[in-house]
Amino acid sequence: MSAPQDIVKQVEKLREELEYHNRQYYVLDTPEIEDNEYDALFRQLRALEEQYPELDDPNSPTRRVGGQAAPGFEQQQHSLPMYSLDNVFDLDGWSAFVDRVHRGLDGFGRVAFWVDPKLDGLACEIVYENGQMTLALTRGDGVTGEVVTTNMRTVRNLPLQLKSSPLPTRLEVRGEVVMLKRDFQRLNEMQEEEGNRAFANPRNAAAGSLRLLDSSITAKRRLSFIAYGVGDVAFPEGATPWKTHGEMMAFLEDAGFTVPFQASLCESPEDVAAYYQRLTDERETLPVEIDGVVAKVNSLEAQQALGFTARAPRFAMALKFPAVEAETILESIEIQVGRTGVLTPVAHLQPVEVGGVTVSRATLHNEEEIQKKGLLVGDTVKVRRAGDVIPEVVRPVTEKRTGKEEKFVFPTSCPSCGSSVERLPGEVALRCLNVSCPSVMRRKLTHFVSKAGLDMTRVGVKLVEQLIDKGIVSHPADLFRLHRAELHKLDRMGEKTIDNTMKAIDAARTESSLERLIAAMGIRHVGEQTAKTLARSFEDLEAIGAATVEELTALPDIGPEVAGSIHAFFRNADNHRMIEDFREIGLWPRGGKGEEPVAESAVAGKTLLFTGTLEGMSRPEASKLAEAHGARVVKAISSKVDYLVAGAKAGSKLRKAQELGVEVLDLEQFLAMVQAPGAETPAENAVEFDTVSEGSAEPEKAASDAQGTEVETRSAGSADQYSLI
Ligand SMILES: NC(=O)c1ccc[n+]([C@@H]2O[C@H](COP(=O)([O-])OP(=O)(O)OC[C@H]3O[C@@H](n4cnc5c(N)ncnc54)[C@H](O)[C@@H]3O)[C@@H](O)[C@H]2O)c1
Ligand SMILES: [Zn+2]
Repeated sequence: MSAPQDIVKQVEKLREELEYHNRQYYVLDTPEIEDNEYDALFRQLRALEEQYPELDDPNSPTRRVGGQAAPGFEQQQHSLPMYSLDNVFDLDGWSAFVDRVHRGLDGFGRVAFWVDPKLDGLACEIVYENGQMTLALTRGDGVTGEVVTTNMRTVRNLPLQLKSSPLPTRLEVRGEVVMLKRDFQRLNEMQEEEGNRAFANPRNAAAGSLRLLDSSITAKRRLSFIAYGVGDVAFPEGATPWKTHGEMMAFLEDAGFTVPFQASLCESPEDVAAYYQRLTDERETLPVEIDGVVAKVNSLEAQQALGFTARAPRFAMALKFPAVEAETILESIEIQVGRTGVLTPVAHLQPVEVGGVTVSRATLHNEEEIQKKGLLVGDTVKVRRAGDVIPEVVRPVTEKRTGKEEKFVFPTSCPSCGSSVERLPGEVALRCLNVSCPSVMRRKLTHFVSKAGLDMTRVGVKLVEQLIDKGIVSHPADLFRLHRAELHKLDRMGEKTIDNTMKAIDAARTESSLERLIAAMGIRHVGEQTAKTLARSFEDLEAIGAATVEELTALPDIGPEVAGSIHAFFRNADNHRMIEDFREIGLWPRGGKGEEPVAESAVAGKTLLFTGTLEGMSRPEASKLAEAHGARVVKAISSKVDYLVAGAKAGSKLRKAQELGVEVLDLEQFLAMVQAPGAETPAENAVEFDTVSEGSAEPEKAASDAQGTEVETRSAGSADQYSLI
């Protein structure tokens, strides 16, 4: 008997829909529906396929691993396929899985499970040959992935070289590339400021950032790699292979990988259920977004006995969390004008509690987003904080419309100054391009004095706002020309406060570093790290302004896009005037050689020369890596060279170096130096995870500050702490 026609149609439609969303999600990194909506469609299709086996199709989305390669990347096959995971949404589903496992493992005795959080990022495989990282591939469609080796090398917690014993001759480490919640928040704020599309969630931000063609931008995005398994492995002779998943994870941890925090060995299915409940409560407090927990049969022999379906292992199951959502009313939409003139719509919501936090505002990113979601002012809306620090308006509840809702008309002129707004080519945002727009100036100035800028805490954002409102100050340089009499005009300014303010302003003028001044100017794409690089490489602002795009691109951590933005900034007449003002008032810090190089690794501040054929890495790649860690790379040998890194078939340079007494390193030694422990991570960026092995210590509840920018979990009892950047 064949399936009824309407069922055939429904199955076709579901497959088409799922294919469409797969492409949006995996290839374009811009999903249009929520994961739980996608999961519901997926389950619907699977149920129909089970009911009507005659409709089975090996190409059905239920039978395949999701993704496809994005254009622009070289592709390569995995030596062993990378699978997805089957998932359940409640403990009944979990029990059904446990029964299947027991049936499949008849005679194996008691089954223990290795359980860890389900990290929401994208799967990646890193290949090591004799301990050297040689290749990184995304999961792709499970068979073929995108080659992302250069970009993965910029991920700071990924070991480029392994020092494990035994050292496998080949090792494929599998794990998740993730972005910490707070890095995601920062990135989206920047995307908005720059008129670009905001990412829907940390997973999409991680996927979009890893698959960029300019690796210097990937480097800025602060991705992390968390290892959860191994693909192919070849042990040296005499080594004993692992017997359990837990042993394998211990090996990865010893070899220098960050492994899932709070992994635990559960002796029974009930222990897994308790672990799932516990993480359901704690997920909001974790620094990375997780969307469930993953339980794997611990014995590797049992894993092998159970095997795989076309899409997923039979020995593992993802227990997904329910979505944390709430309903409220979208009362109004306000337009904010940012530092770069970008107009951002902000939703004002009737206050509602979502996952323990009261939410009353949420960014709607841009006009396109409002249209895409079909939001009307007055709508009942679903609001979510799916682990994100930032609340999000998910969609309108159209069933609850009364007819009184109104379409939001995006302004065609700036709400602050009335100038007409424009959309620059290639951007989604509308901008006010008026350089003296009060809103823009206000945001520029507050950024200038803030922590991200000159850090003039003694002056303070509040005071600056008053000065702007009273028309006393409108450009950064005006601050340094203030008179006492002008400060008298402000509220609550006694002689003593005025003294202190004047002193603080003068201190900022004479003591600010070039690095801070560059960061304060708010150049597109220039954050703290690039400001540091520029300050280290140039003598002063004038020298940076004189640099060509080529000279800028040659610097570590600066790619073509960033270089173009710096170059354009210094050629803008208003910016030029601002810089001349800085010189005139004596805010003219010096950079270049005079500045302390930041010790990031053992090669920071050293001069290096590469020669010969380096195994698994091209010479330009090695140079970029050295520069990214603060070294200077030269092309000719002289006694000024600190280290010569010599590969195979090194010739005259090696001889000359030996004559001159220059220290010679092989690639392995060089990589070890690059990764030498030291000040890799600026303390403020460190997030510590604790690993609770064997389900021992209970982690303390995380503390998060009012803005939710800093989220830390810490546990007093655990010895092993990871610094994840
Ligand atoms: N919103 C959309 O339009 C849309 C479209 C497609 C897919 N999706 C979402 O993606 C899911 C399917 O994606 P998927 O196939 O990538 O699978 P998945 O994310 O459901 O699970 C498999 C993946 O989990 C990862 N993982 C994370 N932590 C792990 C751990 N500790 N151990 C082992 N693996 C771990 C691995 O990368 C593995 O590939 C859907 O269920 C849906 O939620 C959403
Ligand atoms: Zn304006």
